[in-house]
Parts: sequence; structure tokens; C-alpha cells
Amino acid sequence: MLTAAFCVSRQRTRELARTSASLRASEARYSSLVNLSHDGIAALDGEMRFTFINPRLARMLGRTEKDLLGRRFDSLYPSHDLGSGQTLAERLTRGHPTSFEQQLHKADGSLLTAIVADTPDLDAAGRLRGVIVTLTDISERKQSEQRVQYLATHDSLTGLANRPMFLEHLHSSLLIARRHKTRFAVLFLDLDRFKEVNDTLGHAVGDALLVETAQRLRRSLRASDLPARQGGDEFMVLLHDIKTKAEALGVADKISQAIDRPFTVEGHECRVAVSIGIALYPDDGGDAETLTRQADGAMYRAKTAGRSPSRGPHTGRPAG
Ligand SMILES: Nc1nc2c(ncn2[C@@H]2O[C@H](COP(=O)(O)OP(=O)(O)OP(=O)(O)O)[C@@H](O)[C@H]2O)c(=O)[nH]1
Repeated sequence: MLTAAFCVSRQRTRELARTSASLRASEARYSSLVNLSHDGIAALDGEMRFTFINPRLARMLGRTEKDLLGRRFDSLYPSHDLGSGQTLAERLTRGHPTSFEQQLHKADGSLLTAIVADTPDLDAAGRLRGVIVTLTDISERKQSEQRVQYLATHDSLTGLANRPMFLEHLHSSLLIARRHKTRFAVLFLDLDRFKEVNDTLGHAVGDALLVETAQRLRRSLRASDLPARQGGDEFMVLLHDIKTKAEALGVADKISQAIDRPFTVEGHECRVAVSIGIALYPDDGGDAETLTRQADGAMYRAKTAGRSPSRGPHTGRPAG
């Protein structure tokens, strides 16, 4: 009898030893998975405070474990995004796993962009006990997407908006002006004698002059206006909040004066002038195509007049 009981007990001890060895092995396996993971992993308590972070997350944020433990997850959100921490807590309380894109402050002040996936842990009463979050660093992907977006919408030489972006803004301005019955102006600009600069001083000087022209153009406008490069030595401007033709003429005059001033490029002093055509919504056209055509036509008339002494910006439809 005693022998039988002794045998059962030995068997149980062996089973327990086997179970605990297998538990230790399983824990070691999960621990290395978490520690070697290429994604950041953290555990948060019900108040969204870090209770665990894996080494990868510490590296992603450029912070130490000591710096993060006990700190709220949303204290790393950029200031413009603080409200979304509250929204996240509310969503988690409903028990739904979520996945979202989030920027987080790194120790050096830069921002990490990550896809955050979270799994809430609720108690029987539905209270949030904790959350496991995983973070995938997409900063590089985000930067290259922004770069592609920038290249698609900007002129690579001057950094101004390009023609497609200008047209997109023009369409939005039309919708707003139609709705609010306001005016705006489209300016078409073409440099005069620019070819001479290229031919006498070289293409690199020509390029530098175009860059300086873009800067002078920007400085002549309000931040709400949109200067753009159409291509070559042609530029376009969208002037918002214009009430009269005289106002648009005033801005065109300011641009002319800025571009008429001599340029010093790579030690060479050179001068160019600019011919400007203006079209006003709704006076000169009610759609993008008519407005740009009118501004272009007015610019050509200004250029022709510029060859005679009475030069200056031209507007709208030709007389007659
Ligand atoms: N440096 C440089 N030149 C360019 C660029 N794009 C176009 N051009 C040159 O710009 C010149 C534009 O020609 P035009 O508008 O006829 O030259 P212009 O002397 O200003 O002529 P008018 O407008 O009649 O006074 C051409 O010589 C083009 O080769 C560029 O990105 N860089």
C-alpha cells in the first residue's frame, strides 16, 4: 500500500518537474521572441502607463527603460495630437483591438511614426486592466512617401508649386469663390530677356536667377497667395481675397519692381524684367481653363507692349 502511494507521489513529482521545465522553456522562448522582435512591444496598465518595454521599443524611441516605465503612453504624443490619447483610452475601454498610425516623441526631439496595434485586457466588470501594444516603425516609409508627394507637386529647381498643384488650388479657389461670391486673380508671368542670361552667362547662372526670381516672387506676396512655376521662365500666381482689379494691378506692380532690381549671381550682375497678365474671377472667366487662357493672353499683350515704352501689367480680355 505504502509502496504504491510512494510510486504515485514520485510520478507526480516527475510530472510537476516536467511541467515546470516546459513552462520555463516556453517562458524563455516567449521572452526571446519579445526581446529579439523587430517590432516595439510594450505592456501598459489600465492608466496607459508603461509596465514593460522590449529593447527594440527603447531603441526606436531613443529612450531607456527607466525613462519609460511608469510614464503614460500618450505623454509621448506630439502636442497637436494630445486629444487622440483620450480617444484611444475610450476605444480600449470598449474592448476593441485597434491599429492606427501614431507619431511619438523620441528623446532627441524628432518624431517616430509608427503603426500601433493594441490588444486591451478587460476584467469581468469591463474595466481596462491593461493593454499590450506593438509598434512598427514606418518613419522611413513615411519620409519617402512625403518625398514622392513633394516631387509630384513642386518644381525641383525653385521649390515653388508646380503646374498640377497650381491647377488643383485654382479649382479649390473657384469652388470657394463661387460659394462665397468673392473674387480672386490669376497672374501669368514670363521673364523678358532671360534667354540672354543663359546665352551669355551659361545655364547654371540662368538656373540661379530663376531660383532668386522665385524667392523675390514669394517675398512680394502674402502667405495665403500661391506662386508656382509653370516651366522655363514662366510663373503663375493665385491671389486670394482680391476685391478690385486695381488691387491685383498693385500686387503685379510690386512683383515687377522686385524682379526689375539687378540680380547678382555667381559674381555677375544681370537684369531681367517680367511681363505680367492678370485675369480676375468672375470678371474675366468663370472656370480654370478660361482664367488661365485670359491671364496668358494678357501676359502676351503686356510683353508686346513692353517692347514699346508704355510697359506694365495687362489685365483680362483684350479690348474689342
Ligand atoms: N537656365 C535655365 N533655362 C531654362 C530653363 N527652362 C527653360 N530655360 C530657357 O529659358 C528660355 C526661355 O525662352 P524665352 O522665354 O523665349 O526667353 P526670353 O529671352 O525671356 O524671351 P522673351 O520672353 O521673349 O523676352 C529658353 O532659352 C530656355 O532654354 C531652366 O530650367 N533653366
